[in-house]
Amino acid sequence: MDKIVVEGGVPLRGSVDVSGAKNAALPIVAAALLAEGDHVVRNVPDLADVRTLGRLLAHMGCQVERNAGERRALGIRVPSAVTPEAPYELVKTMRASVVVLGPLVARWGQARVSLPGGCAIGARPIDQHLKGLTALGAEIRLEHGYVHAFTPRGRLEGTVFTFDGQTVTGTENVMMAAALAEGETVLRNCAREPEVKDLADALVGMGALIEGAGTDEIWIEGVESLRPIDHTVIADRIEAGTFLVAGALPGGDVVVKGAVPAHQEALVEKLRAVGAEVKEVPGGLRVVGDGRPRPVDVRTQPHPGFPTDMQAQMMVLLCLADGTSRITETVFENRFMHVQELQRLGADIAVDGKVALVKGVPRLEGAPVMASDLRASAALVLAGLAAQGSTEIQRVYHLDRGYERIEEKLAPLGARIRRVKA
Ligand SMILES: CC(=O)N[C@H]1[C@@H](OP(=O)(O)OP(=O)(O)OC[C@H]2O[C@@H](n3ccc(=O)[nH]c3=O)[C@H](O)[C@@H]2O)O[C@H](CO)[C@@H](O)[C@@H]1O
Ligand SMILES: C=C(OP(=O)(O)O)C(=O)O
Repeated sequence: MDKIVVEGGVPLRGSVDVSGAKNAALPIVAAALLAEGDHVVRNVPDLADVRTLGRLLAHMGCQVERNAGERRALGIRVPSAVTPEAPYELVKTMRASVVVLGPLVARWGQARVSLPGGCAIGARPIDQHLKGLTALGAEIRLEHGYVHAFTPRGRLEGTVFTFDGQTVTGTENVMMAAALAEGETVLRNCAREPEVKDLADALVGMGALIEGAGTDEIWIEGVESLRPIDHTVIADRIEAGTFLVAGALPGGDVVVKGAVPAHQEALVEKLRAVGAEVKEVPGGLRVVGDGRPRPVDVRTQPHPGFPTDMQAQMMVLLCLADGTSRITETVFENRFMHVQELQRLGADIAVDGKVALVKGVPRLEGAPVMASDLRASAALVLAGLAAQGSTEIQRVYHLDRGYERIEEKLAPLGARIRRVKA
């Protein structure tokens, strides 16, 4: 297994490009299953998760081609009949595979999709996906670890459905299914993440009639058929946010090219509160780290609140603060796996349920550490950059799920970082 080795203590300076958003690319690529023909999704990041979804579509009978016509374009040819099945072997490595469920049942009338199961950050149920699809008229059975869904009437039917809690992929699954249902659907208490909006934009490009995506109420008038996608994925706000935190470390000065200010408001507010200077510059955001960060309290929330996917990275900054910060994780029940590893670098953090009390220390020291999940891995890279001495991060396959060649992006900023191939 590859490892990443960081020799820390060098402030980062320069500019870095943001890739396409993993969490937008995945549902948009899955949306190809809604229409037969040749699709092209542009600005797709080259990530392990995208490759997994490509394998899943290939398993169903689609042809998937990377760099189709241009760099970072994914070509998907959906044939006139697919095998509407997502096997456990593929779904277990990527929970987001569940986004094929809505398109499969809506377009092909049936689906057999492995239950995704939990992961390091929490239980991650899909009850809301299933409830929403049931409200659209799908019949759903759970058998032998698989969701079996089908449309007894041949087509789903529009409905009014309120999610019990906001779910990003749940909103995406039900919205995709409703796009091909008969009649009007109103979805309430929807997730408002920019990735939901980007998916809706891609669907509208396919001929879907959707309004309100990006707010908590989405209106969909179902259409009989959709045409293939031609869509460019938005920039990854979590990758961008990770680089913004890197620039906010003491002595940093980084331009994050492609960062969308409107997607970063909650993070930027906290970065300013710790004392970093954040400015809009043409095409992105520039962050200048001051001396030692000031402590701040952070509470994760669905968008537009502070993203849970940035909690681990923000914690690294607060580990170095001049005082004590309180981080409350409200979205996932077990998203403090990085704490134990940050403690190995000398961080002073106490966890009590949903709350981590982070007592800032003047410096971190390099150590061997182990990545437990995607954003925990990114946090360990940031901590390694800030620490004095060498940090060796194991299990970087977690990192490769969501960051495109992170070491190659950080090295030009002055980071002494390298990948050691297994
Ligand atoms: C591929 C993708 O886009 N992943 C993102 C997506 O994950 P994902 O879509 O899986 O996360 P959700 O928004 O669904 O989860 C939010 C909360 O709702 C709960 N829940 C969710 C669905 C359900 O049917 N029942 C239920 O109880 C979850 O356990 C969690 O506590 O949003 C998360 C929250 O911003 C991010 O951390 C992930 O990076
Ligand atoms: C938790 C994440 O991804 P996923 O939902 O694919 O596990 C993430 O992107 O931080």
